[in-house]
Amino acid sequence: MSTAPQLVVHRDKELMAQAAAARLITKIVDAQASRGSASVVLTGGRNGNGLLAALAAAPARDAIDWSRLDLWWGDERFLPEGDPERNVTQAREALLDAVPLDPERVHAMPASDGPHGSDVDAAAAAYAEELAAAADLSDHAPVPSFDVLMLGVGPDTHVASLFPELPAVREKDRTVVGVHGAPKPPPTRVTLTLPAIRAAREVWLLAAGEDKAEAAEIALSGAGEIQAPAAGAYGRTRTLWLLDSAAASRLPRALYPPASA
Ligand SMILES: O=C(O)[C@H](O)[C@@H](O)[C@H](O)[C@H](O)COP(=O)(O)O
Repeated sequence: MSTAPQLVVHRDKELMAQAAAARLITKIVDAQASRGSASVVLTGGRNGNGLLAALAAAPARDAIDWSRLDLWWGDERFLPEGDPERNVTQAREALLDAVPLDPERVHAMPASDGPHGSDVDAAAAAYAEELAAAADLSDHAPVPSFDVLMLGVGPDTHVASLFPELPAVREKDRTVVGVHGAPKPPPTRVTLTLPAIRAAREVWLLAAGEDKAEAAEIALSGAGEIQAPAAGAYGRTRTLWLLDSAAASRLPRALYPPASA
């Protein structure tokens, strides 16, 4: 059952990142208060890393008990460990190296020089097994019920490494797949699939900047998930689009309340 997208539009990308970071702090603190721990899926890209940097600078940052937070990734560039282009490398620089996480609870996707070598499909299968091992019977797929799964939205409406018309967005069974020939470099990636994304309690889509206006318009105007993967990204209890005014500039005004001041 898809949850209709809710939209929140902020004045600019800086405010969107700060507001989204504040929203994430509250969500994590509430999850930890009610279930003892929280589970969040991070995204790469400028908007995703901008949110992490805003979180690192947030005064309320350490209301989070970092030792009881599980971090996963929605996708990863299949590059050697430590490559500056890897999403986990950029997340560490933006936030992770500054907070006392439990290293056992930081679940990076495999690197191309890891135990699976250059076999991205084996790397994807291994991550699927790690997710399944962390799931429990109450979950809705062989993945944990993530409290928040964040996705940056690409200018072509891709999310994670699910690109329009490519095989990965069509996957109905596996939770993690390898991607070959991605149009956004690097071409080889590991990604969660739509079934895995849809197991999350909440899915937050991040879209800031003029270059996302067309993607937001397409994805929110009824396009199909194969042509517009962002249209297929929704959570079990909530689907939230976090935009700035520039990215929302082509949306019907009735779709969202007045942008925040
Ligand atoms: O590995 C990646 O590149 C990201 O996970 C990707 O899905 C990203 O979130 C979008 O491409 C948006 O990126 P920007 O926010 O930089 O536009």
